[in-house]
Amino acid sequence: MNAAASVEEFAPAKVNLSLKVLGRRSDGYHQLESLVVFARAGDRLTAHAAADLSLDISGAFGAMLAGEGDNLVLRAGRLLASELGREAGAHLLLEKNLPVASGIGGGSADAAATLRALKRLWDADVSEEQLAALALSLGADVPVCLDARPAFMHGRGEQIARLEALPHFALLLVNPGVEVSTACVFKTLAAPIVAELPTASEAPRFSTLDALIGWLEANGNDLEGPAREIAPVIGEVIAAIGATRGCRLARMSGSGATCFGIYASEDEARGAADAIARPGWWLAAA
Ligand SMILES: C[C@@](CO)(OP(=O)(O)O)[C@H](O)COP(=O)(O)OP(=O)(O)OC[C@H]1O[C@@H](n2ccc(N)nc2=O)[C@H](O)[C@@H]1O
Ligand SMILES: Nc1ncnc2c1ncn2[C@@H]1O[C@H](COP(=O)(O)OP(=O)(O)O)[C@@H](O)[C@H]1O
Repeated sequence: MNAAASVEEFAPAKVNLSLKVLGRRSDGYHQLESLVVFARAGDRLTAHAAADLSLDISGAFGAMLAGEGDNLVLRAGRLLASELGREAGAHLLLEKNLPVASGIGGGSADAAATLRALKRLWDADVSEEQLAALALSLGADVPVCLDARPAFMHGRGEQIARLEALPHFALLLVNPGVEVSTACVFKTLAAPIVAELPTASEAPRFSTLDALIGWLEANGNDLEGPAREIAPVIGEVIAAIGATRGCRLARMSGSGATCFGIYASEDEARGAADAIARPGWWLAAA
């Protein structure tokens, strides 16, 4: 295969439908277990062949990253180039459509999309295992974003079991315009250090939406409490989503503050978005 002159990758929002914190590890990270899906809403990353590495950012949330010298996209580019022992030559364009520091892994999705895009642009001989290790060194959420398919995630984020089939459902994502730091939420949780951490449980299977909702009702998001202490508006968002017609479940994703509603159809998710839209809130029915 020949190297391309330019490639494009979609960086979909990651949604933690459930998130169990199994304990704090001695390295400071937490052992997690999470049912992860990807929405049709996302950022877009384009990579053009160039001699040097550069990045331009556009999109509704682009300005929020303008002062960020160490964008995850550039870090991913430099890391892959160093792994390959080559110059990091590419002009990258990031269309930043997802809110920043919002529990839907926008930065992680961008980093993963950059690794995928540059692998193609440079026609790089890099194995899935190498890419996964590079991804993990960029962030706990980056490995699951590499494939961007439904998964049962375990450990720091590196143990990924694919969910082959999920019942059809629609998601409404709502962010109240408040940035929440992932590190602060974990600190507020104050989970005890666990010497013997549990190994991964078997990935669940669901043949109907009712079965999925039933499982989710028994498996919540352990970070919701601490995130609500930091940003009480999260409670308001969950209540607003939960009150919409057809909503089967309303919950926070990741470390927040983005929350989601699950609906049987996209029409219902779009109707819910119209019903709760308000200034300063970002909504995406996907
Ligand atoms: C919480 C999750 C759930 O999917 O999502 P987000 O809320 O970020 O979207 C992720 O684990 C976030 O992944 P990511 O955002 O890549 O985390 P990193 O950059 O590696 O780490 C940020 C900080 O979060 C904490 N952290 C993260 C992952 C983990 N398993 N244990 C942790 O304790 C650590 O304090 C770390 O310093
Ligand atoms: N391309 C990027 N998109 C979003 N955030 C980025 C990016 N590059 C670096 N960051 C930094 O990473 C932090 C976490 O961002 P993000 O991945 O959006 O959080 P979360 O996973 O909680 O949604 C942000 O506060 C920002 O400073």
